[in-house]
Amino acid sequence: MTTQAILDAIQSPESTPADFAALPLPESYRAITVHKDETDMFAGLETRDKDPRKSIHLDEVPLPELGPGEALVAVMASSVNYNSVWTSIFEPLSTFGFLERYGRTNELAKRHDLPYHIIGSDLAGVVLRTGPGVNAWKPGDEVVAHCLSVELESSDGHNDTMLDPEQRIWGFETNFGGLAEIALVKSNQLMPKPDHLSWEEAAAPGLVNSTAYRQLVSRNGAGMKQGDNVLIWGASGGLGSYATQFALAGGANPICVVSSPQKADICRAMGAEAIIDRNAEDYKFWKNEREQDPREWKRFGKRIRELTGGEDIDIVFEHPGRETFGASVFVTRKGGTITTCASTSGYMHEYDNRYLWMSLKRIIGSHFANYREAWEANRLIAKGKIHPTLSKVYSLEETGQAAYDVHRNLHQGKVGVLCLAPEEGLGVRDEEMRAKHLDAINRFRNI
Ligand SMILES: C/C=C/C(=O)SCCNC(=O)CCNC(=O)[C@H](O)C(C)(C)COP(=O)(O)OP(=O)(O)OC[C@H]1O[C@@H](n2cnc3c(N)ncnc32)[C@H](O)[C@@H]1OP(=O)(O)O
Ligand SMILES: NC(=O)C1=CN([C@@H]2O[C@H](COP(=O)(O)OP(=O)(O)OC[C@H]3O[C@@H](n4cnc5c(N)ncnc54)[C@H](OP(=O)(O)O)[C@@H]3O)[C@@H](O)[C@H]2O)C=CC1
Repeated sequence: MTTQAILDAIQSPESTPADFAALPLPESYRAITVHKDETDMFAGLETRDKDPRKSIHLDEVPLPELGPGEALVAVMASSVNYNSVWTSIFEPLSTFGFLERYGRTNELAKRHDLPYHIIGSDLAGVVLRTGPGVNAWKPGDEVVAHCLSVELESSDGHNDTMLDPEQRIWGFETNFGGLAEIALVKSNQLMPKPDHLSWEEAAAPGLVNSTAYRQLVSRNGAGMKQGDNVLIWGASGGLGSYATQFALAGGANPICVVSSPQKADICRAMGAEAIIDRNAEDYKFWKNEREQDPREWKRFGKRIRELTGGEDIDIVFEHPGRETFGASVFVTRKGGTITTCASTSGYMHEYDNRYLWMSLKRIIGSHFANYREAWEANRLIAKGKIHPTLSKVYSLEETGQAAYDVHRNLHQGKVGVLCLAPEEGLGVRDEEMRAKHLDAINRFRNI
């Protein structure tokens, strides 16, 4: 049995749930992996010189056993997230440590502790099988999956599933991720695939859209409101392209930071007006490796005031980390919020705490999204309120190159990967709705 029969069933309009349930499962499938015996391959190299094309492999792997509450999904398309870049360069640590730790927790989790890690934290596809106890989903359902894996056995996570002590990111801290022909997920990760999108478009928003939603919109994050001035770093990147849309759709005023005129144009096309090209304006927040330059924070703040008519920032949408954090704290208004979910340029941040406490500012840590936030974020995509920001699509074989592009900041918005889908553009079920939003859906394509 091969994955071709699965693809044929997905592409046939006649296929019924019973047909999918009767499909024999293949013993193995193709998946993007990193290898445990290669974790030291980049030792001694600078971060930027670690090349994902060398560590990312396309392997034939055995199908994992399906457990209670789980689903096996035929993956039509996935996307590259920065967490797969981190995995592929083995920074800040090797993800095999996560798999080993998970494997020690219980008998079923042992499946995840393997000498290879199947990566990827997004998917759009079709349910093939569900495990015992799954009633809400059945074979043949067209789905996307969010990447929150939780056990929920502790009360700590019962109000906010991100607070579960056994919280993991699927395809980063667990195995059997989405950059593959078949993926294993907990069934609670599944959500309906938006009908007006192709497989690769539907797979693109998941992780970053949910993260931006919690970080910026949710009351667990910054709780953005109408009229807020929101400073968005990397405003045309993965997270930023959704943060910009949330700010605009929510009646806020995004101040978009980008690094090229082309990226500035993308932000303008989304509807943003206040845009800062950090490259053209040449901000140097660090004088050297150890010392920041508060005059540069001030120059940046002055530029923001020019763009806002003299106002300061209510919310900073932070993720570059060490390079920008001092400036982010400085430019925030009295009582404002810096919300952070990452540290791409370094996780040891430094800022002048006087500007934080004297001006009663708050720093909020945010990570992915809880079950409900992920569902709400996907609902906004399905309703055409927020759109995918897919720029380029690669084949599964080319995933290493796709991850390289993201690592070297050569991409725009999101980069997609076709898994079982033989070509782009398949899987659209609501052409009428698609037609209404076509320009917005294609805004990032081929630039
Ligand atoms: C959705 C997409 C997201 C992204 O893209 S995010 C970006 C990618 N992700 C990352 O870069 C994060 C990668 N992860 C990490 O770097 C690490 O994952 C963490 C730094 C987050 C955590 O490291 P850890 O080793 O898991 O935790 P510890 O706290 O350094 O060590 C655990 C030991 O420390 C003890 N401990 C914890 N808290 C305390 C405390 N408050 N007082 C005393 N001890 C403490 C524990 O018990 C345990 O101990 P014992 O090793 O003996 O089991
Ligand atoms: N905790 C969580 O749940 C999540 C964390 N993340 C993390 O967030 C980070 C960003 O992810 P994502 O948006 O998908 O990545 P992208 O690379 O798609 O976008 C990030 C953008 O940030 C800007 N940027 C990068 N470095 C710097 C810098 N030194 N100074 C200023 N701007 C910079 C760039 O835009 P430009 O060059 O135009 O300025 C870049 O395009 C990653 O570290 C990722 O691991 C991502 C998702 C979820």
